[in-house]
Amino acid sequence: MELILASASPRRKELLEKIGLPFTVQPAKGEERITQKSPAAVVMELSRQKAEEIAAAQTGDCIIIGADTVVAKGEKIMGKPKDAADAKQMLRSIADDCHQVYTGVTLIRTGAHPQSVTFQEKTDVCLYPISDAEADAYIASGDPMDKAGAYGIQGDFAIYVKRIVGDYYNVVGLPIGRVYQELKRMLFVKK
Ligand SMILES: Cc1cn([C@H]2C[C@H](O)[C@@H](COP(=O)(O)OP(=O)(O)OP(=O)(O)O)O2)c(=O)[nH]c1=O
Repeated sequence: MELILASASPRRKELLEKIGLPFTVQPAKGEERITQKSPAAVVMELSRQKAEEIAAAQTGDCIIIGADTVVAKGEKIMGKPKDAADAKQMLRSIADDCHQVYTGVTLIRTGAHPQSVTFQEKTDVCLYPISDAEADAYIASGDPMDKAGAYGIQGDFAIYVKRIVGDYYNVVGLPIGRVYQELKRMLFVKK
């Protein structure tokens, strides 16, 4: 049984390593096609697209893991910032308030016992105020550019975090506890 992480995210790789099973990394390259409206449905849809792209190329018995993370504030869904101005806008909209981080995950088993599961986890994150100068300095560090919502809770942005409710690892990009539970179910319950 081969385990494959369909992600280019170094954070997801690091988190999956915590399970202690060997796995390979095959990032999905396809266009993200969003048809859903709610952030929970969007991250599940995108995680499924990533896992399906890699699953389609497998012949044997594998489990493929795809994931997607967005930041949501009210109706607004934030992915990775397009540029520094976009990052500034995102930081301005989430500072001094609470928002949600959603990660969707899809596990697909290929081969003789095909099955799949898709789920999502939500984490509430509340932030302290962030001044213009603080936002500019953080953006200049480059840290926000490859992260949903233009911040990484695991990096220097930590100084702005007031409170979180939910799985911390879900914010970093992979709710690894839930992934482990679902993976065990898939490995030991044959359908
Ligand atoms: C909010 C937040 C996001 N992130 C990251 C997790 C994800 O890697 C990224 C959101 O982008 P995604 O599109 O979910 O993932 P990705 O492009 O990095 O990787 P792939 O599609 O190949 O799986 O933001 C953090 O690292 N810390 C945080 O606090």
